[in-house]
Amino acid sequence: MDSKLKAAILIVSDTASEDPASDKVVDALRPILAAEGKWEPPAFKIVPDNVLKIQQAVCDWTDGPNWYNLILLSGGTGFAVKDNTPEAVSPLIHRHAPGLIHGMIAASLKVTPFAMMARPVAGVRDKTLIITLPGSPKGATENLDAVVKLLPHACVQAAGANSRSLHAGGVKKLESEAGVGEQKHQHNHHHHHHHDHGHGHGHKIPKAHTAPSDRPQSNDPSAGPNRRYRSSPYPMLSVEEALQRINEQTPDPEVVEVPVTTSLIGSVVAEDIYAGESVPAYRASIVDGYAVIAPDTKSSGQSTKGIFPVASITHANVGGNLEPLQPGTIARITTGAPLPPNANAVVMVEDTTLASCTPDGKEEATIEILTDDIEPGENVREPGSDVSLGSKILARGDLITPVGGEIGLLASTGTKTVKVFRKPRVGVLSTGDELVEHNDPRALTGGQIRDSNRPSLISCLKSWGFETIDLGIARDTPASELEHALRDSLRGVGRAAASVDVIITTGGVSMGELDLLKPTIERSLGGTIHFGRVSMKPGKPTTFATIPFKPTGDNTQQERQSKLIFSLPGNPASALVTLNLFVLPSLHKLTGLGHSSQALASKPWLAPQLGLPLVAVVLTHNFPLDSKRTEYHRAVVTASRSDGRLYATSTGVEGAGQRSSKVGSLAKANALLVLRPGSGVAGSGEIVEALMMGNVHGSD
Ligand SMILES: Nc1nc2c(c(=O)[nH]1)N[C@H]1C(S)=C(S)[C@@H](COP(=O)(O)OP(=O)(O)OC[C@H]3O[C@@H](n4cnc5c(N)ncnc54)[C@H](O)[C@@H]3O)O[C@H]1N2
Ligand code: MOO
Ligand SMILES: [Mg+2]
Repeated sequence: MDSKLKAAILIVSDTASEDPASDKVVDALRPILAAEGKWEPPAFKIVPDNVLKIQQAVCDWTDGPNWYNLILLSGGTGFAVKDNTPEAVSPLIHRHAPGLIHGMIAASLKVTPFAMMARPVAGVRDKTLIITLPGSPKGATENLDAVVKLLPHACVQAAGANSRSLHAGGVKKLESEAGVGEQKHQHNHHHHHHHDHGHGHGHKIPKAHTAPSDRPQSNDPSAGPNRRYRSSPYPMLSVEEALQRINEQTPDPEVVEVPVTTSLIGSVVAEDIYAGESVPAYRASIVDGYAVIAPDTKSSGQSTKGIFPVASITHANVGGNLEPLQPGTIARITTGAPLPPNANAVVMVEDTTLASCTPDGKEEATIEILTDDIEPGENVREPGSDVSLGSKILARGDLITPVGGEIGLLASTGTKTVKVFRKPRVGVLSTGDELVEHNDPRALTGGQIRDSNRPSLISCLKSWGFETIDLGIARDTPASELEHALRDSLRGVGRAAASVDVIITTGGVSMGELDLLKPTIERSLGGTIHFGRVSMKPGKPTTFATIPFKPTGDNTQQERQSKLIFSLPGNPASALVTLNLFVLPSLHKLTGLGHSSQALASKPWLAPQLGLPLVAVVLTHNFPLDSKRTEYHRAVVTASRSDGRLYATSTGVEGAGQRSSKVGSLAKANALLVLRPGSGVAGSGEIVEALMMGNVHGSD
């Protein structure tokens, strides 16, 4: 082996985290690794007995660009209440290695029956082998001794062939590394979790009779009931703050060069496009009639009236060189056909009469022109007069609309390929044990629900012109199904037909014990939750995160990417409303829209090109207001023929009305009224803002 392997030691101990000098394990383990001659001097770190801190430290060593081949944790593996290391590490492991555990316990059993009381965990996360060791220097040494010979081989295997892994160069010391690159991640992590009792963020967390480090809360099912959150740890953002975070995390669009076809519809032009051909390419007639040599009537005083022989007939599809028109003759011509040389104007057939026929009677011989005011250039399109060669036909930022004007310009100028922004591909995943395919022929039993979110979200995304990937349903149990479904969709394997740029999930984002999206994103996938609650109705638990993603395949050098994940609430109306409100602006930005918005340069997330168009509407009746949250009230907006105004009527205020479980509240809606929180009602005749989801209806 040319270069050495990288190992890191994580000491899990409340005591050592307060007094690093009290740790004896690092010094005990170092010589064991050194004796093998295959390891770089190990990095090390000390954390308290705190699940999230343990996980954070491990992920910093596994998920970042400077990942380690081996992580040895010491401490927190016993039966004491605060011993949580196995619970912290288990969910991070992708592939377990029980053999190593047997090996370690067997070795320790030869020394003490208390070895049975150890709860070690071993396995591989990504390319890193992780092993937990006992907290005592003696126990840790015995355990490491038992397996140390196997570790280099195991680590090389775990890292995969052709891996860059084994190079020592460029790897900084851990202490300096922690602040670099991952800083933002760490900050957000702390900010949203409040597990870090050293940082007072002022959010309300439940009062407990235990020290904060003893209650690392989590809805991770393995954490058990006394760890469950009883109030959301995620700060409640305003809709605008949420939109801002989405905008910040949504990357700039990528440029691709594609052939000119109708699949360009909905794409945004990435580079100014210039005409490669002029339109028309030749001098063309605008009407059906006769090409003439019109005298300059104003200067010459000559009339164009008179009888003229018909010298030739020119149709739109003539090929080859046309005979020049001789003075005193005219040429029959059709709309769009090229004028013969010398001709400078066309007289409409309606301004002529037939004077004589050819002897065989089959064609016109002479024609009388009835009008005397034909100007040179009349009814003629000069070459390039519609589009001149080299002129700009479309600009960066222009949307290729389905109306066809832009496609027409590209087609008429013979443009073969264009640079546009790549449209994102969107995966849609439903989550929940209760879900049944909507077309499952069996009758529902127990608490089963038909999956309506997936078809309704996919249909909405398709109507916006995005390519969608149906990711199916992920069950809540086992929890790993969700993690696997998300990993598959990033990689484009398994249930995902192709890798997706944006993942949309529904369900599992609120406070229930099977609401697993947030813990799965943060703990299993190393993602960062940018928000987990929004002050809105419906859609309060809407969650937005980014997940780091290493493209697989031969090219392991490829840059790490980060994918967007929108975890929408499971309630059907909430899911559709938040798709419209939050996902669309992000997809628009990825598509390349909103970049040229001048007006809102300081607040790019409010650019009018991003998301649904916002208009003002008049209420036709009273709308009850929510006292705290902004309501996105589903309504029908109609354009009045008499006063030119838009009027809004609710899809239902009585009974289940706007309840977030009621997908029917969107059934006829073409708008979401933005009802700011308040007391009482927004009254009939008041003007409010509305986000238009569909076309405005006409009225009687
Ligand atoms: N204690 C609290 N409970 C709830 C809160 C809260 O703040 N504290 N928030 C409520 C709000 S608001 C919403 S919205 C929902 C969000 O629920 P989840 O995102 O966790 O979704 P689930 O629990 O998985 O399901 C909720 C509901 O939706 C149905 N569902 C789920 N997926 C689908 C689908 N694909 N098609 C049709 N219907 C679906 C599911 O069966 C449930 O009935 O939480 C409130 N609770
Ligand atoms: O905020 Mo939830 O989406 O109303 O039911
Ligand atoms: Mg729930």
